[in-house]
Amino acid sequence: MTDSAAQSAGLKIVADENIPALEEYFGDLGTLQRYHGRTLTRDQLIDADILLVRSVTQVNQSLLEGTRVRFVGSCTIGTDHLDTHWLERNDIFWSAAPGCNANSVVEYVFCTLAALAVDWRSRSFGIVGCGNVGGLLHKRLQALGISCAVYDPWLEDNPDASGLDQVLCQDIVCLHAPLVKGGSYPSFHMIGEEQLQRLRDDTVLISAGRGGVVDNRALLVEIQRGKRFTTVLDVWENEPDIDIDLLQAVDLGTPHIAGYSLDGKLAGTRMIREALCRQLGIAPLAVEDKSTGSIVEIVGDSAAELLLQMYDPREDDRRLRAAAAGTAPMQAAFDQLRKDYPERLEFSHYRTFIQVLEERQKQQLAVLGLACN
Ligand SMILES: NC(=O)c1ccc[n+]([C@@H]2O[C@H](COP(=O)([O-])OP(=O)(O)OC[C@H]3O[C@@H](n4cnc5c(N)ncnc54)[C@H](O)[C@@H]3O)[C@@H](O)[C@H]2O)c1
Ligand SMILES: O=C(O)[C@H](O)[C@H](O)COP(=O)(O)O
Repeated sequence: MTDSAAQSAGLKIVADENIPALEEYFGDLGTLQRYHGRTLTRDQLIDADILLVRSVTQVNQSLLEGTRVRFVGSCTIGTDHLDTHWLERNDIFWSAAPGCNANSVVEYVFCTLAALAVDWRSRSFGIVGCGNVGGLLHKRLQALGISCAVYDPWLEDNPDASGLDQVLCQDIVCLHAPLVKGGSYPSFHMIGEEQLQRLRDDTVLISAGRGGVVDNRALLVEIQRGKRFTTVLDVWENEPDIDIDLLQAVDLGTPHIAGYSLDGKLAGTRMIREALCRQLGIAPLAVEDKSTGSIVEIVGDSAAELLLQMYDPREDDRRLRAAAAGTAPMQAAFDQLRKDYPERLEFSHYRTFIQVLEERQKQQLAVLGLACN
């Protein structure tokens, strides 16, 4: 333990058991107590100094009032589970991990298109929400010369900025907006009956922001009415108790794991460690991520085959459907899949020596992060 960390030791840190590498990143700062993210109660926090969460814990007055928690860190991009106004009014410092798993979500998008056998290189994209995730997707598409329209009401100076209706006319529509319920541009149910009816039958709709951005009931109704657009849902309303009829109706359904690369999860933990160190006024600890350095060699005859070797979302879809058909309640099964999620490395850990790919395909894969020799 460093001298400065030693001064801070003695803190009681209460942390979601699903945060990876807790011991490595926080063990030197005090006592670690793990909890189940969805069932944490105020009583478990009474004498805690630090609360570390993921997206499934609602952090608000009823959880924290009367406790001595002074720092809340969420190892996630999304912050809709934090009542940030209440935290700030009560001088509780909070931090999240912007962008930590953005690359993982972008890779999820390309792999789902490979799994659906969509030739995305000749199709146009529409992106709703162009922050760390949507912006990275947009950057990759631009680098590949793929036409893209973007809807983000807060974004200035983007040459591809369009209205939502224009974005919904594109061939592949990717939803990466956060869940916002108030203000000038709420995103809750922004994709409802009217918007779904605008999608053409050959549209691919990929939702990987937050479940509530799409009106799930309206989506099911549209599909049941015979709308034939292709639907990929990673995020759902009422997680973990998702609508099983909707799962059966979509083309690919995954249990909110688009951002679940090992790299993305560890980056979230590391960013919160850094934020806590800044708050405590101590130097950040250099911890080597478990994922760093591992390189996997793969071979395949096509870009799609290579993408699916790195990550095949059909496996997640199959596991989710099997869980829904099983005897355990959906809530428990959904959370268990996320807890037991297999290790997934990002494309930067892979290298291919394949010779048969055309130079153009190699360049495309390189833009996505796969090293081609
Ligand atoms: N499925 C997953 O595993 C996963 C992983 C990471 C993030 N997410 C979700 O994706 C969301 C976006 O992530 P990010 O890193 O890009 O966040 P970000 O905060 O960097 O960007 C969000 C963007 O959405 C825009 N936006 C806000 N309201 C909007 C609206 N009504 N319509 C359109 N755009 C709007 C903002 O202006 C911003 O540019 C997160 O808030 C999180 O909820 C999901
Ligand atoms: O907001 C995020 O970073 C992602 O949605 C994240 O992958 C959610 O994972 P969870 O916190 O639910 O484990």
